[in-house]
Amino acid sequence: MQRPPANTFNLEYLHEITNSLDEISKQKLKGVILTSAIPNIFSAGLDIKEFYKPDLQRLENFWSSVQDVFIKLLDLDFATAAAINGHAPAAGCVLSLSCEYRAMVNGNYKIGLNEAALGIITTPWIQAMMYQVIPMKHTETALTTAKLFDVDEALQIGLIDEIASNKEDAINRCKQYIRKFDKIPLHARALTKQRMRQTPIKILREQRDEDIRMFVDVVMNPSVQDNLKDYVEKLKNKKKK
Ligand SMILES: CC/C=C\CC/C=C/CC(=O)SCCNC(=O)CCNC(=O)[C@H](O)C(C)(C)COP(=O)(O)OP(=O)(O)OC[C@H]1O[C@@H](n2cnc3c(N)ncnc32)[C@H](O)[C@@H]1OP(=O)(O)O
Repeated sequence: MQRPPANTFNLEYLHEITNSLDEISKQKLKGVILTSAIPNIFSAGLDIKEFYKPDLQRLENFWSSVQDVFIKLLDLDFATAAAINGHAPAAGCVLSLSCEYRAMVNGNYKIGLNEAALGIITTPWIQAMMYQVIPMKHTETALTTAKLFDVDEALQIGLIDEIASNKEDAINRCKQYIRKFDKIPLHARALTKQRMRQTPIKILREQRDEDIRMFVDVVMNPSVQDNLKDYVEKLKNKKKK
């Protein structure tokens, strides 16, 4: 990912990702590794500008594009791994959760789902993605407290699989993970993966319209807009301090 300054997902970037995923799914690949070209930030999540004082039509398109990216990512036949070379809050964390394996670079980085702190509710398919990786109890506490984990904590609860010393090491660990499947028939691997992931995929496919309505209702709520205003201000003022 290379969308400076923080690899945030806006509508156009989501379209780009969807197109790339369509392109790679036509190729015979062993696996794909998601990482960031920006030092210290894997992805800062959704671009808050998309849902602070939004245009309604664009907001609906935006969430529909988020759904497109995740349906495609979760359903890729080949192996997926994330080399998390920096902060991965919110959608940055969700992106890594869509992968089968996560190696995170050691450092003063945070990963987790902090949506509740912004007044946004994580939708059922995102919750399902998290509790497929860490236990339900940890998921509930993490989501309701908007917890961002440091690297050691993330390893302890299983949110990441390994800690890497740097980006290159993280990528190498991802490659090693992908090589594990060299001798496994592709079809068997892909079907097993699909079945393991059927809960979030099913929710996403069957409840798309309802999910968009829920996201739009939450975001348009005046108190959520007030929270977002404060959050955007805080981000802007960080540098001035
Ligand atoms: C694909 C969707 C999947 C699932 C949907 C799940 C729903 C998710 C909801 C969200 O994703 S809401 C977004 C939540 N994200 C955050 O709360 C992260 C906010 N950012 C940060 O905490 C920090 O930026 C950082 C820890 C990631 C990095 O810190 P640092 O290295 O000090 O960089 P800066 O804070 O100076 O940020 C650089 C630059 O980027 C802008 N920015 C950061 N995050 C966002 C964002 N989410 N949306 C828009 N813009 C963002 C920040 O304002 C800075 O801009 P400048 O113009 O001042 O350079």
